[in-house]
Amino acid sequence: MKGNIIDGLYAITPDWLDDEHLLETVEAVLAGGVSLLQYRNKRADAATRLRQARALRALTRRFTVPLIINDHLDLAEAISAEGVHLGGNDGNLAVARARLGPTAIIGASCYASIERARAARAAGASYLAFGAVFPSLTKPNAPLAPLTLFAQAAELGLPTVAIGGIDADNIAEVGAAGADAAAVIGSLFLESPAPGVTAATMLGALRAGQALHRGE
Ligand SMILES: Cc1ncc(COP(=O)(O)OP(=O)(O)O)c(N)n1
Ligand SMILES: Cc1ncsc1CCOP(=O)(O)O
Ligand SMILES: [Mg+2]
Repeated sequence: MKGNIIDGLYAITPDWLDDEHLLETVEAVLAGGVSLLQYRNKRADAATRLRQARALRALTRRFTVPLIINDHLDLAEAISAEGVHLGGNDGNLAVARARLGPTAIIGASCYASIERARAARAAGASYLAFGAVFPSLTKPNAPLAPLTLFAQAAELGLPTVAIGGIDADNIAEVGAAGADAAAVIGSLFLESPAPGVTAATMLGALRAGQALHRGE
């Protein structure tokens, strides 16, 4: 059965090393209506990751928003994050489930593969992420995944997340295709002059697309 925790706008942090700027901007997008936050920082060393993740943990608790750690199961465990997101080369989903427990949010990258999604579900994933659904400036080499995957993934019964190149102009398409959540880095954190306002606008457009998907 689908849960409703994985639903709405899923903000993913950029590779920022300035803690103050990171926390200020994350606070703005949380206030703008983000439902999930992923801490992803490919540039930070382990000490920076621990410090930033701890600070984000305090902030997300204030907003009662789940914090998901990208790639690093040990870090998720160390700071008692709500979950972890693992891609194809980031470790075993079943091990993450065993270590974080039955209520943890375990996200799985499925790229453009329903077979991968099926295997992720069997290994204990909480949600299935597909992408890049549009070309991404943040990850330009990410292979593209068609939006038609969301209709196919519906039969798996787990919440779905779209990622890659999602912005205020195309996020309604993501909702209309049947995705439960839209994961966003660049259009929220790197390209917007007002990330909190952009978050609220994007959430509204996602909801409009999802209403179309439901035939409303
Ligand atoms: C919600 C969500 N979906 C997909 C990814 C990508 O994970 P991965 O393929 O491991 O790539 P990196 O993010 O680690 O570069 C994600 N992080 N979040
Ligand atoms: C991590 C990741 N995986 C596929 S695309 C992508 C980057 C998403 O960032 P943006 O929202 O800026 O395209
Ligand atoms: Mg990864």
